Amino acid sequence: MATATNATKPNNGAKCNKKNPRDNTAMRQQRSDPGLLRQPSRQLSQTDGIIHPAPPPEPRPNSRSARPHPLEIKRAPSGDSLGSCSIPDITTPKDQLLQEDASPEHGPPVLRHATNRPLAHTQALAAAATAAKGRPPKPKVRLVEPPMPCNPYMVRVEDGARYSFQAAASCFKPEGYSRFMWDYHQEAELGHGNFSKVYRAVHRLTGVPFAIKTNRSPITTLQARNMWLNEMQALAAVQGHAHIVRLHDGWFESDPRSTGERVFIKTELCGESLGGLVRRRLQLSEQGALDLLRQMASALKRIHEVGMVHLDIKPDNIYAVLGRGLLGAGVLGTQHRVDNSSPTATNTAGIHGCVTGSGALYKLGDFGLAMMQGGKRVGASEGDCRYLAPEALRTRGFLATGLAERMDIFALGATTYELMRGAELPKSGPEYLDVRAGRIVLPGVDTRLVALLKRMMSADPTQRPTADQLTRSPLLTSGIGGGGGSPLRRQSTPVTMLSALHQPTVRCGVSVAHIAQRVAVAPGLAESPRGPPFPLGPHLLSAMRRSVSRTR
Ligand SMILES: Nc1ncnc2c1ncn2[C@@H]1O[C@H](COP(=O)(O)OP(=O)(O)OP(=O)(O)O)[C@@H](O)[C@H]1O
Repeated sequence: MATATNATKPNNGAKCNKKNPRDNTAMRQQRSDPGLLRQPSRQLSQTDGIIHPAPPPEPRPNSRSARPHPLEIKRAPSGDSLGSCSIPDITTPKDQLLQEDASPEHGPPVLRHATNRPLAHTQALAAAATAAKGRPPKPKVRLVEPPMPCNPYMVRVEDGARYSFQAAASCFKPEGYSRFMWDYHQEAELGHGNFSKVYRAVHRLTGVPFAIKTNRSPITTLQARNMWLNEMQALAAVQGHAHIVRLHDGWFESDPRSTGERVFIKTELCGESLGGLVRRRLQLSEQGALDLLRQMASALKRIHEVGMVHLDIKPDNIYAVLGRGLLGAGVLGTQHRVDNSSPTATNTAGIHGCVTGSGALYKLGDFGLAMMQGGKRVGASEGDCRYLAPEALRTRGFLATGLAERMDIFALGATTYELMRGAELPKSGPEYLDVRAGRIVLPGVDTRLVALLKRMMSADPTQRPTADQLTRSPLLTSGIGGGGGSPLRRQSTPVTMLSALHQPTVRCGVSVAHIAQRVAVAPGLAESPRGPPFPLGPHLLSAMRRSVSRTR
């Protein structure tokens, strides 16, 4: 980690802060006036508002009297370079306040350095050392290349020959301090949903990347706050599972742009969500589907065992971690094969996961809709209609039926079906009903796998297997002969044709009641008798024939 390259970069400790222009003013001043860097007390009093006695003025190098003879000029050691970066004595705002200890027992306030020594003492030591050796002592700081980008709330100060970082003045204002901004550097947006955005954020001190989810609009009501709390606590309740996203932290902080709050949920950084597969028109192979089913069934078993239901199983909420623990791996097409001889493998992130078959590792996330079985939903959202079980269309009280967990099984079946066919599931219309009646088409796919998916998507929730039964299903435990192979395959023609026929007509996020209404106005579709060899039904078949004749 330690390199000398960074030590030569000019003014590295005062990088531009895009988020907080107030702090940039001081940094710009530093850059435009090198004299300020040599007179830290002046710079500090402008930025952090803390009073420090000014050190005795140094002779300006360009003044005639102070200019040394050219032959006497020596290059300063890299450790003393003003541009060097160091791991400083980090001073939090609280520590900073402690520095001005003005309690009556302790007498008048004593100005202290960040190391908690009185400033006068530190200066006396520095002066004594200078007098003894004729040059300032070397700062006792580790010079390393910082893995973190510059913290916008920290300003670098010099005290004699020592460098340290102190909290900027903005931290002392309640609305100016953000724990997220203090600790993390926000990078690319990983994705967003209806209520949130997820960012890749790097922990400034350690350089470890995380996925941090935050709200899109300020939290102003107790109900909204409880929804977020619910998400954090639901995820916390099922931690320690190899196929559930790891939760690291969660907190609220005041939103400087409003009177509301912001929430942050810090989780492990995974690869791309499986939703991206469908959008890129890639299909999951049989092996990939079996891996997905095996791992998600295991995750659901854990969730259901603690008495919870997820209620938002869909490709967008399943993240792929390919190969052995690739933090932030995002390239589905360039996957490394994992040793199939070992049923479990440890990735570099220390996660013990079942890595079999194609070697892909999947993780379930987004517990925003999770709830206790039989409980009441905190928010009003219904989830994604494409993966919604038919009983949810029939009655609003479906969550209290005691079979709520079978909705997760239906959603997992629908998710796998969508990923295998490589085209988005419809949000309404005849095919929407077909899927809910267990009529699914996967040409060329092993009939046992299709049968399992049909059972999982059975219209009668009691006919669907439980998560526990799924994990013990012979197909998942022993697989389809051969094993191994890529989790992906190229899209085949029939699926492309079907997807072209059934373009979604209703935007996602539409309420269940609305879908139920749409279903009701399509007379006879649900009841029309269908059977082999036309599993899609006569109306779809004629539409397909029309489409084919148009293309000829
Ligand atoms: N831990 C993670 N690692 C990598 N990417 C993630 C992670 N968590 C979320 N994402 C990305 O962010 C996107 C949105 O996240 P998430 O589904 O949690 O948000 P949401 O607001 O709850 O979405 P929705 O409203 O659709 O339910 C995901 O589809 C995924 O692409």
